[in-house]
Amino acid sequence: MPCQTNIELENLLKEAKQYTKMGKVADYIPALSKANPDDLSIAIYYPDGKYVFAGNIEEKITLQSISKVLTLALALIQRGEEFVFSKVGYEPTGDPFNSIVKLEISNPSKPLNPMINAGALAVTHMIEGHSVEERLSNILSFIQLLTGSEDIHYSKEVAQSEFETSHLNRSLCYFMKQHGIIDENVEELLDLYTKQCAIEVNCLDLARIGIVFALGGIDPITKERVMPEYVARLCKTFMVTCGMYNASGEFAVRVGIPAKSGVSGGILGAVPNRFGIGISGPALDDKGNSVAGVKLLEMLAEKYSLSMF
Ligand SMILES: NC(=O)CC[C@H](N)C(=O)O
Repeated sequence: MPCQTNIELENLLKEAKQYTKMGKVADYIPALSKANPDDLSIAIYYPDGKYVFAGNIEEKITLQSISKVLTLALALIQRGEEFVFSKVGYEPTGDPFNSIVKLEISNPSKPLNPMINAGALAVTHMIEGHSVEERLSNILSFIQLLTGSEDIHYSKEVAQSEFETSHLNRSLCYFMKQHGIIDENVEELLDLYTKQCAIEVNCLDLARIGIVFALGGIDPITKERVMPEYVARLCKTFMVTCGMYNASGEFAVRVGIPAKSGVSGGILGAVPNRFGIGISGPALDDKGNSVAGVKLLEMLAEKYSLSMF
């Protein structure tokens, strides 16, 4: 088992931290630009409920794109695989997460996968509930279940900041509405999506979610099943093929674990049957992944032979 003590992890973190200088915090969502680019934290959560961490475990970041894998799991539970994949595909795009180009040239005209913005918006559209509030509360309850914490909320400031500036996501929604992928009011869908992306977690929450995926949907504390095994498997597969945007191929070669990143600098990792990993490190590389977070995972992967391939 890797890293049984915080000190072991702190040494790796110290080495990886120098890479924060090579990245920049996201600023296309204005509120995210307030993050500290020098921050870096990590937690590893084991199947027996023990965990180790390094950095500031209290520091919260917003889920951003990490939420895409969680709403995918919830949509699969609520709607089933056949319905979900009638609206989104299974294939990586090789394009940036917010690209519009393949939406037009794909036939049938549906988002290529649920991890790009277009696909995630289509999945959020599927979340059940009679109002934005009820659907958001379903998403929050699911994340509370996965983290084992009631203390999961969203940042109004970050949600508002993204809602006011999401013109590209609006255009993706209108395109999909034209093609019958979604049929709801676009402003309402964006309201829900931006709140979902603004849900706040720390790196321990992420590691706790990671262990549930790593254990195929079993809660490490209660030992109860919190999602069907096939849902956990399907989500982990998308994390491998599309979880790190258009850097997923290189990440699979260098690290080789299912992982999902977000532009807030978070990374959720699941090492099958072994442990969950949560990272927060807001300085991003040019693809939008935490630059020092990826480095830290590369170091861990090499030191403890994490690759599943
Ligand atoms: N890559 C990301 O984390 C993107 C999420 C962000 N909320 C967006 O839609 O642009």
